[in-house]
Amino acid sequence: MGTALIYDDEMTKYKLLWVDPACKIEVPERLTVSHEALVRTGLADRCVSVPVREATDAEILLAHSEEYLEAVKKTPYMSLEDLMEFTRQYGDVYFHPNIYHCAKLAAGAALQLVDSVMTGKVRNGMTLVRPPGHHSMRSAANGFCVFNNVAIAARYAKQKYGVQRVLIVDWDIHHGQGVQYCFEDDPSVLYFSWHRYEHQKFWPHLRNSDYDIVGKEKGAGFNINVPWNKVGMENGDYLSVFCHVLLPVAYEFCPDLVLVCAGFDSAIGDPEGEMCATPDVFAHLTHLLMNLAGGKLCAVLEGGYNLTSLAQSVCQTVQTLLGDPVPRPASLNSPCISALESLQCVRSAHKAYWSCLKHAADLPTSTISTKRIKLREGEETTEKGGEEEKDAEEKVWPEPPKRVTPPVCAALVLPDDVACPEGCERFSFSEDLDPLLASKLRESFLRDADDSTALITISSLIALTEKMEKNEICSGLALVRDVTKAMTSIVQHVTTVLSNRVLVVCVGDGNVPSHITEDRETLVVQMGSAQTDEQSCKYYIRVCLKKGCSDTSGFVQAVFGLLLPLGYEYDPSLVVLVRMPDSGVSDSLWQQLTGLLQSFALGHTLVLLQEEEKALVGLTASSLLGNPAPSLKQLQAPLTEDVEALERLRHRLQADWKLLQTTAPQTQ
Ligand SMILES: NCCCNCCCCCC(O)(O)C(F)(F)F
Ligand SMILES: [Zn+2]
Repeated sequence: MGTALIYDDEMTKYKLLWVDPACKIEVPERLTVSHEALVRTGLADRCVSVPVREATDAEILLAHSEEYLEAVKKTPYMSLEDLMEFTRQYGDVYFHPNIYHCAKLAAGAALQLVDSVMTGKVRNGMTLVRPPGHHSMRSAANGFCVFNNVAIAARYAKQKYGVQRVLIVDWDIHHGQGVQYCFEDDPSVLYFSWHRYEHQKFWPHLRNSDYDIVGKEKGAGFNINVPWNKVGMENGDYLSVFCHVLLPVAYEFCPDLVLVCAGFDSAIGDPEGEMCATPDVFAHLTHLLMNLAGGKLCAVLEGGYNLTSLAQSVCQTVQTLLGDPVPRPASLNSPCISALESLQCVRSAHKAYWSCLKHAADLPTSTISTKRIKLREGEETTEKGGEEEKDAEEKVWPEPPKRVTPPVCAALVLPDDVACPEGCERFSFSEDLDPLLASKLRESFLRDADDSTALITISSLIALTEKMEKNEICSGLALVRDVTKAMTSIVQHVTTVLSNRVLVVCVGDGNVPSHITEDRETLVVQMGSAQTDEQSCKYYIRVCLKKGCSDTSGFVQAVFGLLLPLGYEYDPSLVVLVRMPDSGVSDSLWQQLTGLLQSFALGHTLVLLQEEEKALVGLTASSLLGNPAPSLKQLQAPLTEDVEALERLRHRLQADWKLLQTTAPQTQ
């Protein structure tokens, strides 16, 4: 199934008709540069084009009052003076004779997108709209917004399609208070927003935007506010919040539909956000949400005022929705102190509502980042925004890397009697094997030298890793007699011959040869049940779950709280995913993991299965082809001892792995 793109240039036909410094950044060019970039890069042609339509009165009334709608209906006939007068009653917004028409199209476009996804016409999609929506409230326009496009879409999805649970992710740099107010007492809609806040000093200056505003009555816990109290936040800050707050909660919530308030003023160069996250980070934010709700994801444009970073960020988002491999995370910095404070505060505020956060640390005793820390002489502030910042508009950043899709998406090394699933390619390296390599393989990995099938398999795997290295193949899968032996030979080859970093993820117990964890070029994370005296060390990390990998909620905790942050920080060039014998992991969790690990290494994931488990080839291949994994059921609480063990492990490792941090350094 494809990706919908909904756009109509009618929505460019309104603009600011008078002087108002607060509104002059919201210009029609925001839409034209975004759409033109999608056309120029060829991404628009790869999408399913869906027409816009006007939202009906009834649909607008899903989130707005009649008196407000009636008032806005009058604006097309107003004189300039009347429009200015009408505008004065609201904040940081402007009206125009054509804006009512465009606002109906913006809301209607979001509904068209919901229809396309919910009817299965497409898997996911994006709509480029203006006016934006997330600030508009039941009876008020605000912050360039007239109708709350995403709030209307959420209500519409519940009413028309019986959607039980909707997740709204608002990555715009402003707090979508309109969405928060609409659903704050509604446990069926989980609203997550991060936003520039600076302790209420930033627009819209609302006390209700802080981390302790968690929702009301039955909706308590279903409103998550992550305030950024400093500017200059980077990719590492954003990804940490996704891994340690949004994703664990989102998986526990288990939505039937994901709506994104896709604002790109959170990207570098934006005059409003003044953040430093690069456009390619939106490829990761999108990818990390694509295995929720069976892949049903609707992205609706909100803000974004630097026309260069806006266009690049829109392209990164759409390209990921199309299933292209995501770029490697450029060297991530550890989250800054202020971000860690926000992280700790949010996790603490929500520990009462989400079992995945039950063991989160308490509120920080004092918030360091607001106090002027007595710096030792000459120590420059580690905090962002300390040194003289250039204006946002003068910021420069590298073009996002070209994201080439290899000619072969998934190559499979299978015994002849095992069918190769649709969309994959059988791979067997049978050309005459380099005699030197063959003898080396024989002596080091194959006991009985004449074991020719094993030799062919191992040499095929080696050849496979080389084609991945050259980006001729994206991902691979092999049925092997002994996954440990195969893993060892691959790691040996890739780290020595190709001298690249390999992330090995072992699902299930079984001994991992220690020598592959001594070379520093390999990071091994093993998830199992065995209690070992062997301590985890920096490059060999064992996660022990009491009930083993059959415990889905414990496993998910470990994936988001440990495995993903490690993977982002380690930034491997290859991921080897090994399913140890009798791992006990469920099929849907296995597929979720296969999907999530494609966040790394340009999607170069090599999966090793025991040949007895050939029944898993089809569903594993489906995930390697980019199909969304089936959604897990709503997760029950992970075992206390598992969570505590994971916390201890994280505490021990965070000195080496900064992205594992979830709390600000203690003040003495
Ligand atoms: N320096 C000028 C002050 C501007 N203050 C109003 C900012 C409104 C932001 C709107 C948005 O970006 O959140 C939306 F997504 F709705 F478009
Ligand atoms: Zn914004």
